[in-house]
Parts: sequence; C-alpha cells; structure tokens
Amino acid sequence: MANNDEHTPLLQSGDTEHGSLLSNNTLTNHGSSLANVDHDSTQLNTGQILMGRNFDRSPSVEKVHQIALSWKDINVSVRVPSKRKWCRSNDSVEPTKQVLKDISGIVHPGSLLAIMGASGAGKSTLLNVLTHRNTKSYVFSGDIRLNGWNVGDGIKNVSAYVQQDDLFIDTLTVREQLQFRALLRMDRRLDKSARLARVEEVIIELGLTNCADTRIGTPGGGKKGISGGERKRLSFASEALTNPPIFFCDEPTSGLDTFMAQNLVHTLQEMAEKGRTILCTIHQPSSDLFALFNKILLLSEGRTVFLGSPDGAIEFFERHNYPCPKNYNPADHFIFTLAVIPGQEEECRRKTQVLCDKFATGTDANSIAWETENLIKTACDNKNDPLLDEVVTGESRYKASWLTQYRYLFWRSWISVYRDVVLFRIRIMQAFVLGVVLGLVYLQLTVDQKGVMNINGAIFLLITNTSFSNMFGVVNSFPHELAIFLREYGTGLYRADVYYFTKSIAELPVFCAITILYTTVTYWMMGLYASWDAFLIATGVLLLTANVAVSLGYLLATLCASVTVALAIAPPILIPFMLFGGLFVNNGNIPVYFIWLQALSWFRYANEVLMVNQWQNVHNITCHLQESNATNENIRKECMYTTGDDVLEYTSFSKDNVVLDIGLMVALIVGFRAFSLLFLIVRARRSKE
Ligand SMILES: Nc1ncnc2c1ncn2[C@@H]1O[C@H](COP(=O)(O)OP(=O)(O)OP(=O)(O)O)[C@@H](O)[C@H]1O
Repeated sequence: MANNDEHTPLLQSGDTEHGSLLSNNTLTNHGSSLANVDHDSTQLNTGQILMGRNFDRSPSVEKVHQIALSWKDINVSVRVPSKRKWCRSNDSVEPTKQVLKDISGIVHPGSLLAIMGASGAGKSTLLNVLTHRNTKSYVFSGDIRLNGWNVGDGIKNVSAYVQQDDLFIDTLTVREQLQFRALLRMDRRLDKSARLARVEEVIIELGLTNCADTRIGTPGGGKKGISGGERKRLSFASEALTNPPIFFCDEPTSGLDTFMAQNLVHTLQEMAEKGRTILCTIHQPSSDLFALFNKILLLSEGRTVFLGSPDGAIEFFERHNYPCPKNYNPADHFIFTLAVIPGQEEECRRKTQVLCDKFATGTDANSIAWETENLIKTACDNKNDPLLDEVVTGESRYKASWLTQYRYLFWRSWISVYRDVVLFRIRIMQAFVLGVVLGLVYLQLTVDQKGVMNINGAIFLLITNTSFSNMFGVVNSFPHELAIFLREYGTGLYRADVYYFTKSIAELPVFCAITILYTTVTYWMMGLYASWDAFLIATGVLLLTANVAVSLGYLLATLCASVTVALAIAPPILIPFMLFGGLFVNNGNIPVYFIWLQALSWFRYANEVLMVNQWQNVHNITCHLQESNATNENIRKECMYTTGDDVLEYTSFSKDNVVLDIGLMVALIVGFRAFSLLFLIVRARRSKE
C-alpha cells in the first residue's frame, strides 16, 4: 500500500493540525477541542452542542439523537414499457407493475436491520422509497414517519445513504477524504478545529486508523490503495461525520470476503448500539454475519413475509411448517423457502402468499401497527423534538459558503492533479517525443518557394496536434470523475458551478505546461520565424488553441453519457472545424452555407495569427530560378512569393484580423465553457430527481 505522509499546506494552515490535535488529547478530551471554538455569534458553543439540539453538528459527542422509523401501507408501482404502444388508444391506461404491496414496518433506535429476500423481491425499491431517493419512476402511496412525524423529504437531512458502489478521488488519502467532507458537509457554525477533531474521531470509530494516511487508490489493481473492506468503512465514515441517526445501506457487504464482511457488520453493530437506526439490504449472509443483526425484514414479491428479531423469524417459519434444519444457516433457509423455483412458480407463489397473509394477520403485524400509532400519538405530545427543527425547517442545501466550497474543492482538484505524477509524466513525455518527431520531420525549414508550403503545413500541424491531444485528454478523463461529482452534488456537498470552476482552474497549469513544452521544442527545431517576440506570440496562440480544445472537450464530456460516446462523436465534430482552418480549403473559397462552420473554427483563427506572425516580417523569399530560365512564365510559376505578404495574400489571411481572431478564440473558450457548465447543471439536477 502506498503510504503518504504529505499533509497539504491548506489544511495545516488552519487552526489545527492532526499532530497537535492528538497530542492535545483532543480525542479523549473533547472539551479541550471545543474550548478552542471561537465563541462568536455565528458559531455553536459547547453548551449548544451538548444540548443535542444540533445532533449533526456535534464534532465529538457520541450521543446520537434517537429516531424510530416507521412506514405504513406502502404501495409502489412502476410503469412497464409496452411494446404495443402504437396500437393503444390515447385514453388507455399505461400498464404498471406493482413492486411493493401494503408494506408496513417499524425500526427503533439501536436496531441493525437486515432487509432480505430473493432478487427482485423489492429490497432496493423499499430503500429508495424510505430515503426519498431515485423515486422518479415510481407511483407511490404510503406514510413514512420519523419519531411519529411525517417529515417528507426532510428525512434526507437526518439520514445517510451508503450506496453499493464506493466512489472516491483515488489520489486522496483516507484522512483527506474525510477532512474534505467534514469541511464542506458539517455545519458552517462549527470551526475548523472542531471538524477536524470529528474526522479523527470517526477514523477511530470506523477502524481506519491504520490506513488513515494511505491513498485510497482504485479497486482492482488500477492504483494501489486501501482494501475493499477499508473502502466500505470509508464510505460509512464519510457519512458518519455528521453523526446522522439513521443509516441506509445498499448491500454493504457486496464484494467483501467473509472476514471483511463480518468485520464491517460488526462495526455497524457497534454504531447501532450507540443508538443509531441502521437498515441494510443484504444478500444471503453467512450464519455468523446473520447473527450480528438484531432485526430482519423478509420480503417476497413486494410483500412483507416477516419483520422482527432473527429468533422470531425462525419461530415464525417453524410455526408455519417450515422449520429451519439443525446446524443450518437460517438466512439460507429463509431465502430457499421464499425462492420462486422455475417450473414450480405457481406453487412457490402460493406458499409465500400464505406466509405473507399469516404475518399480516398475526400478532407481529398487530404490534407493529400499535407501535406506529403510539409513536404518532407521542409525537403530538412532544412538539419540542429537536430533530424536527432540523428536519422541517431545513437549512441552505449547501452547508458551506460559496467561498469555502471553492477553497476546498480547489484544494482537492489540485491534489488530484499534482499527485497523479505518473499521468503527468506520461503526458509530458508524450508532448516532448511528439515535438521532437515533428521537429525532425520539419527540421530547420528554409524560407524559399518550396519551403513556404512546408512552413504553412508545419504551422497547421502544430494547431491540429494541440487541439486533438488536449481535447481527447479531457474527453478521456473528465467523464470518470463525473460519477463522483453527481453523487456528491446529490448529497448537497457543493454547487455545480464551483466544482466546474475549480476543476478547470486546477487543470489549467497541466494543459499549459504541456503546450509550452511542445511549442518550445517544435518551434525552434522547425526553424519558424526566429525572434523571441514571434515565439512568445506563437506560444500564446497555441495556449489559446489548447484552451478552446479543452473547453470543447468539457462540452462533449458533459453532454455525452459515457467516454465511449464522447470519443465516438469527437472526431466528426473536430474534422469540419479543421477543414475550414485555411489549409485544406482556401479561406476565400468557403461555400456560403458553411460560413458558420468557418466562424466557429478556431483552427482558422489560430492559423491566421500564426501565419501573420510567421510571414509579416519576411521581406524576401528566395527564388532559385536560374537566369537562363527566367522567362515571365517561369517566374510566375516558380517564384510565386517574393515576400511574406504574398503568402498571406495567397492564403487569404490578413494582418488586420489578428486582434479579432484572438478575441474570437477567447469568445469560443467562454462559449464552450458556458454551455458545458449548463449541461453539467442540467445533468446534475436530473440525476438528483
Ligand atoms: N424503475 C423501475 N422500472 C421497472 N421495473 C422496476 C423499477 N424498479 C424496480 N423494478 C422492478 O421491481 C422489482 C423489484 O426490484 P428491486 O430492485 O427493488 O428488487 P431487489 O429485491 O432489490 O432485487 P436485487 O436483490 O436483485 O437488487 C423487480 O422486478 C424490478 O425489475
């Protein structure tokens, strides 16, 4: 595993540094860290935190605000796409499939609930409905309550949803990932030292101490990093920072070996013992794993088969003629009993329906209904429940201000750029080698009649290569991070525009460094116009070119659903722009219906400026015609260009357009980026629905 002891200056420059935090016994003596909190009017003081009013703001309080979650008569249907849509009458009802049927239940604080059932039983649907996430395609009815209160969407403010796939920036260390989230996610009235103290606390609580300074890496050997189990723990830790009382976890043990899975569920058990309410969907746990849950919910074809203790489930199945064999894993027994066996579907369904009916009419279901009613009654008498303020009134969707988001997002983007040393080295090497190869092909071009074509070709090649390499660089890498952005945006961690700005600013030095290196090598090897002014102008123009290409790359990456699609549409988009760049078709001969394409072609703008830069000060272009052959006809043929102005005139480029060209390239950068930001925002909002 790659160890990394680097502490970034940004985090060290704050009020607290890890070393001093630990040495000051902050972890064991929370009072001392809280005493450091600046007690101005905008910050919470220790007293407020300990009162528990702001349960998610407490940096070091183990006390969890206890919440019971209940749901009653939940029905969910999904629309089924019909193959015969075209022959349906306009007023006919779209076919639907019922996924959950009259589901009711209750989970108390301190519970670690396993939601089990065969594939397609409705586990994920129930989790989605309870968390108010991914419900766009559902037709849903039912009543979901927290401590007896119907809080609607407010459940998101007091719960954490740990999804099946863990998405992290691989170059960060475990501690940095948590710090990043703490600084953006925790209440803005808590000062930095208190948040960092909470990070250290969560690291200990989730058993991440040994890998705290290890880079996260990518699973499957891409980049060495933490283990699968540690990744899962990190997912929990990231959510646990704000100390939410309810955790929803989708398949937390998937992809883990038995030992790691048990280790993780053991940690969840400890978290539940502190008063949290934890619900996990889980596939066929081993008997040891199963024993760690104190509540189970069995689903079959969208109905509740059982909700209660594991022992209660064994007893329920036994009572209804499905006793669990001795020394047999009860979880396996339940799943096999509820399985719909191919060829015996009807019989299996009848069997499970009987069990569902027995549960619905039995004492367990009655006591669930009674407890739910009781909670609602108690809620009416407890209108001062501090939880309600948090849930109902809500706060700004973003806990951190625009500037704070900017600061920490920039810090993270910068880390991921400069720590990706291997990629950076590869790109630098690529630019250097390509520059040398092109430099050798066009080595020290001569300014004569034949050399004009070579020089013009070399200039265009510089523009083409700068455009392609930069655009494909973005199209290849940006979509990979998009999934992380969408998830973090969905949880209200930061705004889309802040993410976009920081990402593009952090990446800018890399694109610039590569372009400068490439230009330096090729310009002098090719022997283009030899003056420092001309070289600096050429570098500036190619930097603008790189930025237009990068901006178009962002646009394609935010527009397309995947890298594959973006890569597929990139060449057909680039080639027309290239075609109207002034090399393949003379600028004076563009068909009128393609003028708009020419207007968007930065190839043309860059080419014009570079051509003017190259030729405007050339006052003599050698012509090697022998005197004996110098007939008028031969002079016209062989000595077309006598000065650089002739070249510009022949190619229809003009010195007068240079400022306009540069302005238009800047406009293209702004335009492409504005559209890509717009697409990013639309995409982010859609993914949240
Ligand atoms: N948006 C949807 N559109 C169409 N059908 C859906 C949709 N969501 C769920 N379903 C269907 O509802 C049923 C329950 O799906 P769900 O994902 O909740 O099952 P599950 O128990 O979580 O299964 P698994 O363990 O395989 O993930 C399945 O038959 C599924 O095909």
